[in-house]
Amino acid sequence: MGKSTKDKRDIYYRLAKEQGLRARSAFKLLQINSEFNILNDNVKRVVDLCAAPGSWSQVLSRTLYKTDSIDDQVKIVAVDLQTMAPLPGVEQIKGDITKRSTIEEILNCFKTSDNKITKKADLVLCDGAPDVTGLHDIDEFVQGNLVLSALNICLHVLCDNGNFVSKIFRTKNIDLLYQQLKLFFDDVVIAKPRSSRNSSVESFIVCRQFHLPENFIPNIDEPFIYTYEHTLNLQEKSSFIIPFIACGSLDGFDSDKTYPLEQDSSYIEPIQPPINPAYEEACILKKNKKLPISSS
Ligand SMILES: C[S@@+](CC[C@H](N)C(=O)[O-])C[C@H]1O[C@@H](n2cnc3c(N)ncnc32)[C@H](O)[C@@H]1O
Repeated sequence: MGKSTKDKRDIYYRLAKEQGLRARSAFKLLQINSEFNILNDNVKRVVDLCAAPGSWSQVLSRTLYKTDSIDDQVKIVAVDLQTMAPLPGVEQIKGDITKRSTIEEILNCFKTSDNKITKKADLVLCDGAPDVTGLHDIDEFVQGNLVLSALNICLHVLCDNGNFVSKIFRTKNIDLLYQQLKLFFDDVVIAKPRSSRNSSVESFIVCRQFHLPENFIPNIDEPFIYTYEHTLNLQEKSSFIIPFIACGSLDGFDSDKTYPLEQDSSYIEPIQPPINPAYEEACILKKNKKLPISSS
């Protein structure tokens, strides 16, 4: 496979490199923003969960810092299991968002010297995806857990009326998640950006106007223990239909299509190759013809 094959096959991959973005995912956030204006001028403090290699953080940094100088009002906290190359104005945490220790580290970024969170985040993003195994039930389960962990983080760090956007896999058991989200957000919509392939179960849930229900005290260790009242509330809200919105200009590029390379186009190296990816050892073994071949 030639170096430019992926550029031809995946227009958003090529555009990302042309625009100095670390991943094609950046366009998903940009297209969601063009529909929902989630990165409006009032948004100053954002948590970007599952952020590596960092294209969403790049979009945040380019949008929130209005000038080249660092603005004290702006806070961007990026979290991922994997090491992420530094980005100006972005605080980074390397950790697993499903672990208490990582959640505490995130909260610490928002605490003042007297250990209180006085200014919470305006927006929490989560583009979390597990290393897909191909066993759909397991992949869906793990991805669903990432969304629930992100919601748990929202319960502690998101300000009243704040917004939350998360990748979801839209599969048969997704209704329960919608009901849980409806407990905390007035407005919940599913968005499918044009840069997300039609063939993929991936969509994004855009949750706006966050409120902690009355008498609900969030608990890091047991985030979804509801009182009887909350359970009733959940059942009442189960009749809601969650709207589905395709976003990004319909005249824009179709992520399922192959576009020819322009004649004079030259190959651009990826902006930020992965740092110590889990598959690195396998690549070295394969290069040296030492990778065991499965008999199945
Ligand atoms: C699709 S990528 C995110 C791309 C990113 N939004 C960007 O624009 O560059 C999914 C990320 O989820 C991260 N991830 C998966 N499980 C995680 C977990 N339990 N905690 C933190 N990050 C996780 C992966 O390491 C991977 O970097």
